[in-house]
Amino acid sequence: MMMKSIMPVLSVQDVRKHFTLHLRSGQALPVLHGVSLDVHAGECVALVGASGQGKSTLIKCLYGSYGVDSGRILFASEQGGAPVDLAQAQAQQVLDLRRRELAYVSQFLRALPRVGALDVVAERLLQADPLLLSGQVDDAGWQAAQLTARARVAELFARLNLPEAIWDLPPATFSGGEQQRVNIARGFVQPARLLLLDEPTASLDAMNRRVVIEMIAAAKAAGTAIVGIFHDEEVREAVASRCVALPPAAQPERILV
Ligand SMILES: Nc1ncnc2c1ncn2[C@@H]1O[C@H](COP(=O)(O)OP(=O)(O)OP(=O)(O)O)[C@@H](O)[C@H]1O
Repeated sequence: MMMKSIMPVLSVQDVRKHFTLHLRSGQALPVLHGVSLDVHAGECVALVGASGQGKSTLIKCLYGSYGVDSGRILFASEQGGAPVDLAQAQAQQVLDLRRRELAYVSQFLRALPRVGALDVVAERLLQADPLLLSGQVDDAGWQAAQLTARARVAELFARLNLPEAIWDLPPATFSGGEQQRVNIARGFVQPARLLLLDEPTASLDAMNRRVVIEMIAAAKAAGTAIVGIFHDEEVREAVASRCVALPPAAQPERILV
């Protein structure tokens, strides 16, 4: 039992990655030069480093969106068993984990056109509902689940000071800060085992920054492991358990042919 609690939720081991620049005759741009870090439950690790050093790229690797050249990204699922290497996992396995255990607040909101903000976020709850996933639910059951999910999202939107008049509008026309709060709501609405935050407060005013700081603190207290990029020093100091700098290139940064 002891062993289980000291095992990190996430163990990143010597991850290396380059991009292939197809518009430049396939040149290679090395970005991650052997990143290693462990993140435990309840910890918030802030990635720090110069612009362009690969922080957002690493976050996308941790979410299973990008493959890596080498190294491992071991995620200890709450289902138990051997950790899953997110760098190697099948797409379906990554999607299943995203449904219940991985959450990601990206810098920019991507949502289906014509779906209202409240439903964009409620969808995240519905997708993870084991009863709905079982396929054993009739129409009335679906409607009840939808109502419950929408009520939870409404609470979160109110907490994030999103004006009620826009809750049912598609977020495509929202301001940057409004879109970011929809994104934050989607990342936080369901408890996650691993939460990835890419500049979650970049477009927010001081009042909403404080709300997000409180939400991050609550997620940590609930045992979520967090990896984030926080350019705002005040936010970083408030939420980070520790900072991790990405390793620089062994030689001066260059583009390999
Ligand atoms: N999909 C991609 N294809 C090619 N190059 C990319 C891609 N994504 C990122 N890069 C390049 O990889 C490098 C790292 O980008 P990344 O966004 O990870 O940096 P960052 O550390 O998050 O920067 P910032 O602090 O400015 O957000 C940059 O040089 C960027 O141009």
